[in-house]
Amino acid sequence: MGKAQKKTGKGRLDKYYKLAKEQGYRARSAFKLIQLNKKYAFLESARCCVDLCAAPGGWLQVASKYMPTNSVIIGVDLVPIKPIPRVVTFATDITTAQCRNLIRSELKDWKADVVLHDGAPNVGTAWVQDAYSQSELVLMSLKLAVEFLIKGGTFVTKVFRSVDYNNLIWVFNQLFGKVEATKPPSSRNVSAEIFVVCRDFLAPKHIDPKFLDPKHVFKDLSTTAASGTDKGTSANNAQANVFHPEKKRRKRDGYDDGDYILFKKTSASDFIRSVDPIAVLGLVNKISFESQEEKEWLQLDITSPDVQASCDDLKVLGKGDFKNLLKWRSALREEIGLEVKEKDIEDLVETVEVTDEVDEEQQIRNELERLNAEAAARTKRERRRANEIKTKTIQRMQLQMTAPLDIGLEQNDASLVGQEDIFDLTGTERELRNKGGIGIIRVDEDTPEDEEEDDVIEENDDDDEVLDSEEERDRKTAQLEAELDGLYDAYQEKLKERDAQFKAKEARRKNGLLEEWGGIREDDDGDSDEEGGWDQMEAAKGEVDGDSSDESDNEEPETPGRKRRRPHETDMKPDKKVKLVTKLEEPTTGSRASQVWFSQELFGGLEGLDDVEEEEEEEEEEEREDVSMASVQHHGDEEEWQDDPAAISDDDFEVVPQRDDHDVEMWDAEDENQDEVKKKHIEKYGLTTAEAVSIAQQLVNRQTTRTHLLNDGFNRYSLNAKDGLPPWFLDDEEKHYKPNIPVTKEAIAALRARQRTLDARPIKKIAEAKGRKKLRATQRLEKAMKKAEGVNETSDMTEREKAQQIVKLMRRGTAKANQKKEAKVVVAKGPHKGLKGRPKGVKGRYVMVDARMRKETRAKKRKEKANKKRK
Ligand SMILES: C[S@@+](CC[C@H](N)C(=O)[O-])C[C@H]1O[C@@H](n2cnc3c(N)ncnc32)[C@H](O)[C@@H]1O
Repeated sequence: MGKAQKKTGKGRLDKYYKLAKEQGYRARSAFKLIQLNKKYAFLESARCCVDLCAAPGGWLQVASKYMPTNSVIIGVDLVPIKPIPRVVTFATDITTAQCRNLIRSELKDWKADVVLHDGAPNVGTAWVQDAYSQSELVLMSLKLAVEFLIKGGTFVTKVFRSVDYNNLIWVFNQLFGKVEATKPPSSRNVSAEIFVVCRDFLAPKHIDPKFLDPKHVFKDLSTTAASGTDKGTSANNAQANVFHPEKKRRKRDGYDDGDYILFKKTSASDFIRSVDPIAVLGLVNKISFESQEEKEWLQLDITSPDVQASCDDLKVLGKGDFKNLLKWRSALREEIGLEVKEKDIEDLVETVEVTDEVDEEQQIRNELERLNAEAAARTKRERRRANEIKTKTIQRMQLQMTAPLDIGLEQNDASLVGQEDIFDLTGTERELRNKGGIGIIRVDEDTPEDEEEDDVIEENDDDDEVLDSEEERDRKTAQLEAELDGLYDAYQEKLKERDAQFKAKEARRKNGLLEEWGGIREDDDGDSDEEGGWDQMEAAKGEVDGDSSDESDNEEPETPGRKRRRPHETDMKPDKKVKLVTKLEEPTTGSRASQVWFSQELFGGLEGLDDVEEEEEEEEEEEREDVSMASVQHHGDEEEWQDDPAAISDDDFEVVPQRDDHDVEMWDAEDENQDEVKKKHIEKYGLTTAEAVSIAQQLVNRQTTRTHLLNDGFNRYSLNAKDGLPPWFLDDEEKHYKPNIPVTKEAIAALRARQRTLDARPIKKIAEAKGRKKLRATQRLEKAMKKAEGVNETSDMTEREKAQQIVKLMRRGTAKANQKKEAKVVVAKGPHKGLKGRPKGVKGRYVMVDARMRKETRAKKRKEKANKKRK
């Protein structure tokens, strides 16, 4: 038997391995033949059997046991087989003429009733390559079988589930009356092997040599694979390569026939002209530009250096790069006329229309249609331009360059939809435009805003064409992206169904999401220590005071600093910023997003004042005790106020503070339950992550304030609109697009310490087991003492004998319970890989383990659990 088949590689020390050892079989595979024979009973009646690939001889032993005495049994293998009674063996390659001659010379003019084949070339090392040579080996054994089998004889062979499987079965069916594929229970589920029992050999006089020629038998599959029509295997893999380029895949189905090269190259022309570009991208490593035409493509503007670099090594590309390549393909196809632009088609139609002779009515109708189309195009362009402006404004707002114009009006405000749309793909562009949203747009500083400029653009035919072709390209890209998304969904579904690990990961991910800290929410128990109690009451009081003086403020002449904070409507200049103020004064229509937005320091009004006060408090310890006094001080001290950065930023625009009384969270000293509720809340959502602990420490140490945390929570991740985004993008974002909250060493140390104390606590089960052990020891001792008393009282023994007996009994009573000898676990890798017998340097009991065994045990447990649930 080949060296690679040693039994440690797959952790085969299972039931059949042990059974084989017990019953003296040389290989566990013996049980496969036993089980096959139990089902088909071909050995009992056989007088002559040839076993191809027979080492170490397990099947030969079975044949010799189950076949009648005096039968002829021949075994052939590359490696010599230890002698077995009544069995003749040869060491030779079954694919050679020598093997054929040896069998012929042994059989003389006899024919075999059974030909067995359990061949496996190089099992375990390079499975992928094995699949093909296995099929070839099967065909070689079939060749010998048809030569030596008697009419009606049986051929048993092992085939692997590979792309060649169906072809082999087809050939068997041509030569045998009954062909059945089966998997005996002793064959591992994880193994791709299947046994095919071909009975009732037809023994045709003439067998077409093509049936036994690998080139012909496996030919069909190679062509389908090459053309990419085989969706079940290579095409799927190819798609998976494009959706998940970061994953390395094994070729479980084996390499396609004639496709032994790992590095694959295709010409740019093939890629451009291919009907399935995604499959091409997934299959090849490189897209080359060799022909004259392809070299010319390289000179085109659309073939950017990025595209060229991507074509050079497709295996290192990410999803974005693949998309770019697909876009480039579409653009190039247009360029070389493989795809006709919609506009060109329209032109063509128009020319025909002009030359055609049509009646007057028809002409008017055409004219109307043309005008309608023009008007539609114009409105489309206008809408797009308006959206561009909106996006620009939103971007500016995000950069705090300007104030929001319409935030605060409605939840489904167009600008908010627009915000989502910035990240949207063109697939939904049209739909969103209809809703008043925006598409992917170029932000151009000189975007024309008035009608006049619109007209100029309309008159510019070239520009129009660019727009149209761009639209068309976008549409095609969108189509491709939609296709990609659909396939991605299907791929994820498949993964979910198949992969238990994936399910576990998903579950972990969901749990992780719950644990993640995403800033303080409004509905959180907001009574932070820092602002609770006295501080908050004072702040609220100050605010109430402020509110009460609201009206009087309007009449009173205000200091500039105060005016900045509390401007009056009538003081506003009639510019854009005024609009903001007037809109903001409609609190009932304000969305939650806008509330969060305006909770920023920038819009603070009185709140801003409070915050400034807090900062001042930290600097000046004495002033902390009297917040209102400090505030008064600020009001009077104009210069100091202007030094404050928040105040300076207020210069940009003036804001009316928005704050409802009920927004203030008051400390209710009488509510005793509050502490309890708070405790429970902390227990539930409490300090379980390093981030949470870090923040808590910062709060306790007064390094941060609740307001700061609230403001920090309003970051680029907090209003990340997700609607309409493709699932793969969202998956990716979930992994990488999240706030990175700095954690402190102390926080990690605190968490670890807590974990250690938890770990140190005795587990109930262990405590119980220890108790049981103690109980047994006492019982043993009591028993021994009773016996000793009995010995003491007996008069048949001398004192010396008694003493000896008592010592013996007591020793037994105090002895520890039989301890199980622990087995040393030896991992079957490195120097232990493929080792037979005791590994070097290991004494005592040992167990050989390997990754596969662990996987199998886990899979078995999983299955059992699933079955139980089903019941
Ligand atoms: C799974 S083992 C056979 C086990 C056997 N049925 C038993 O029960 O002991 C497969 C055997 O096929 C043999 N083999 C592989 N290629 C061969 C070839 N071309 N000619 C002869 N034997 C070959 C290997 O040497 C290996 O011993």
